[in-house]
Amino acid sequence: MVAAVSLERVGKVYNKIPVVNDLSFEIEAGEMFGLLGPNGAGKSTTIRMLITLTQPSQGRIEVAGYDINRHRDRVKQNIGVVLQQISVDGDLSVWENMEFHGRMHHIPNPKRQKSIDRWLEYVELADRKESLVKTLSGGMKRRLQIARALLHQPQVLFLDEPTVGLDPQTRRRLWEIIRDLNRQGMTILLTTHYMEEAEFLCDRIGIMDAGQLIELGTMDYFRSKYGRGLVVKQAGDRLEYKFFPTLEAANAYLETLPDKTGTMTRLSNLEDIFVELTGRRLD
Ligand SMILES: Nc1ncnc2c1ncn2[C@@H]1O[C@H](COP(=O)(O)OP(=O)(O)OP(=O)(O)O)[C@@H](O)[C@H]1O
Repeated sequence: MVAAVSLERVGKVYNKIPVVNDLSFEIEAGEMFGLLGPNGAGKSTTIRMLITLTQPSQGRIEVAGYDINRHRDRVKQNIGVVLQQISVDGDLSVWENMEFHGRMHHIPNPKRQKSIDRWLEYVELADRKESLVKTLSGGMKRRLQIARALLHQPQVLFLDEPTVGLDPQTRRRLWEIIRDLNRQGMTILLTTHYMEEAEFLCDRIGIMDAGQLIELGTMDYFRSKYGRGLVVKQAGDRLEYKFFPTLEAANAYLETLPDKTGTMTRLSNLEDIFVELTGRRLD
């Protein structure tokens, strides 16, 4: 089976500085894949290469079965994109934004109107069709971006930090939409700073740091590699972490400690593993 997205030894150099380095991974059709990493890790640059906004300096990229250099238009027809900066036009109505995008993609009427209605309904914006986009909340604008990205029936959806700047409730609502889309079969690549977002949504997670992929796998794989159980100890103003294969093993270790003050056990999460891996937290 052809991978939905495939990168082979991809690099990007800006002003002689490598910002993405020897990056190789594949995303299967139907998969929800997350790219996680601190500011400047190279996540956005990677997405920009995948969606043909910038050319790789080295390596080979295929999206939806097409080489991004040789079949740029085919790639663009087959992808939906939601970028970090809100790219909808505030002075146009919700419908006008959708209509404009539909025309750009040469979707004929009446199919275009049907598709606009379907996706506005899906993201619960049908009743705001006539509203100017500048009157929408941040979460609504993001939902409009998603509806627009889906209008031309893409095979792969790219979401660059889809929930950045949104309140927790709005974020949860978007998570439901993203998860539902994936359950309907959409292949999704998203980037995020939020550990719980990657953990909640993604089948597999690639952790990037300083332009490189430093770990790749499922949460289960990470937990079995680094440990499911954790002992956390307050040491002055710092927390010390010790991994164990299971929570039971962590509990058993805690029992052996003569002084248990400020010490607790719990299941490990992605943030613990990230810190273990990189020696620092995401901010
Ligand atoms: N057009 C550009 N010209 C020069 N340098 C760039 C350009 N775009 C990105 N960079 C640099 O490349 C590096 C990676 O940036 P990138 O935006 O891909 O990281 P990121 O992981 O997406 O970070 P963030 O989470 O902050 O968006 C950074 O050091 C950035 O300054």
